[in-house]
Amino acid sequence: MTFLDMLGAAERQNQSLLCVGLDPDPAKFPAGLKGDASKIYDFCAAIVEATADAVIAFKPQIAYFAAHRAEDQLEKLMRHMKAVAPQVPVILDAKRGDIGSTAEQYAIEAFERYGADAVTLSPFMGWDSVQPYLKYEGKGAFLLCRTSNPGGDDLQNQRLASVDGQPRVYEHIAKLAQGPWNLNGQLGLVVGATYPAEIERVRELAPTLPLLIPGVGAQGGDAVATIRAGHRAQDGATTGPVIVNSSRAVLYASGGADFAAAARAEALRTREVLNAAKA
Ligand SMILES: O=c1ccn([C@@H]2O[C@H](COP(=O)(O)O)[C@@H](O)[C@H]2O)c(=O)[nH]1
Repeated sequence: MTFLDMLGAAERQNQSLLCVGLDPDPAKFPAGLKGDASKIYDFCAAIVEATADAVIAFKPQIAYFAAHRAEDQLEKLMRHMKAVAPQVPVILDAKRGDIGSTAEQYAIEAFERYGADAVTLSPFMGWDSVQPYLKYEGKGAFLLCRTSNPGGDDLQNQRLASVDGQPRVYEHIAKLAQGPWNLNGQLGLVVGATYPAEIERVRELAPTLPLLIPGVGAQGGDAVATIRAGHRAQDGATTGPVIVNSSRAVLYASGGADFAAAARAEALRTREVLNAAKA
């Protein structure tokens, strides 16, 4: 089953466009786990179990594990997600981007070491930095296109004078991903929920690609505007899915012993908002 097949199946089974982001920060853990980096796996496993039937995907962010020397806990968590939620694809948020020979090692890390179904990549270094990931048949790769942070403007919103029609950088990335770069048919784009007008533009340029959209919840992105801009009624293979990520708002919905139940309640609430906004 390809990453896109998995996404479609999870969306149908869980009736969800919500991706729960796994950004474990021990300083924010509930009492009993607080400050203890050895509990990263336990915390994330509880969130996964509480939300597995409510999501289209999970997105662990690798920095939150590496910063605490917790890569072994991430490996264990990846195995756990496959055991308790085999229907839910896992997107490893690593934002890798390097020359081809190094990218090959990062691809091994994402797909062989961690067993991710998809990975996030920076396209800044160009085609040869993306190509190694596409050799993995059926695996997904999301290119940063129009990111949710204010600094995304600095490069992504600049115009490319050298290309006909002077598109902005993010528009050029969207065209490349929809067209010549999409060799394995599993490319997608990252577009921030904090910029709905740009989501709409990217959807126009990349009608069939999956869009990974972070920025609702803690970053204040508008969930309804996000869906209106990026979601199109299903039209066979011609319409790309949207995957709306929320991390901190779900993970830290409660600082108490009820943290997993509170995370589930927040995930269900967000799922409803997203579903209600569909055309
Ligand atoms: O443009 C981007 C790309 C990636 N992210 C990542 O998504 C989550 C967002 O977390 P919240 O707590 O829901 O704000 C985080 O892992 C980022 O690294 C993004 O925010 N924007």
